[in-house]
Amino acid sequence: MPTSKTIMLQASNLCKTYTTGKEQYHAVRNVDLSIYERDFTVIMGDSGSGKSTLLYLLSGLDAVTAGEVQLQGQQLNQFSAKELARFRANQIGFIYQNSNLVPDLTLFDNIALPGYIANRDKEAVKQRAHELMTSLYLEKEGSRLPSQVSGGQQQRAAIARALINNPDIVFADEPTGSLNYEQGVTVLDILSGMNADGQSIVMVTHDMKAACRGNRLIYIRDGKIGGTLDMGPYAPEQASEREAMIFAYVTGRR
Ligand SMILES: Nc1ncnc2c1ncn2[C@@H]1O[C@H](COP(=O)(O)OP(=O)(O)OP(=O)(O)O)[C@@H](O)[C@H]1O
Repeated sequence: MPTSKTIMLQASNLCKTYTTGKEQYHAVRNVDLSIYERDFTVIMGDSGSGKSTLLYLLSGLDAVTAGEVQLQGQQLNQFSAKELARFRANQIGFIYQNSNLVPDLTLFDNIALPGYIANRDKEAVKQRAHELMTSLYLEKEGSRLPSQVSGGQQQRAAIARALINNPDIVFADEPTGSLNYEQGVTVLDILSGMNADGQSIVMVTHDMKAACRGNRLIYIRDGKIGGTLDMGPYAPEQASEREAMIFAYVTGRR
């Protein structure tokens, strides 16, 4: 592991057990991992291997059964619910597969909402929302409802919402999973651009083309780390070689 990288997030002995009636399912099992600043980390693994569960634990969206997550030196499971909500609002952005926008708020208000929730200065939030809408090609869509724009525009609004408070880290759960090819490429280009500007990103994906954008891959198998692969920076002209490398790595780990 390169020593020059700074650890941003550290998970230790992370476990998540789901209980349904008398049945228990160990979805995440004793995971230790580090996420580094400015990395674009990709999490891959077969369906049901525990990728989304792991992402929810790392981002504080779901509570661990055992173990701990430290983000920027702060232990998430020592926070009260209120403290965790505040910490998440300020430090963490999350992009869902299906955008998860509030249906009866305009795109502009959806994007600005986490800024208001974090009690930031209203004028500063509005200005940041306008800047993000411009950089994500949404400047004409601000007054529309989510139902009045395309899936790609909804997802770009969800990215803007995730960025409104300048989070330290952005988590994305299959952010291109419900988009067509073109919309997916636009979203990946945006994520690559954010990362090139220094944004730390952790993304779960099934898609080899999406995985190519990362510089580090974590492979999950049966709720455990099945391997990690340092891929180096993404270069569009080497995308097909990288895709082949990821495919070979993932299939070899199954
Ligand atoms: N709320 C829940 N209650 C019970 N079991 C759950 C719950 N959420 C997830 N699971 C189970 O935990 C395992 C891991 O689920 P998870 O969604 O994390 O997998 P995944 O790798 O993200 O899958 P996919 O790629 O299909 O989205 C699966 O077997 C799933 O059925």
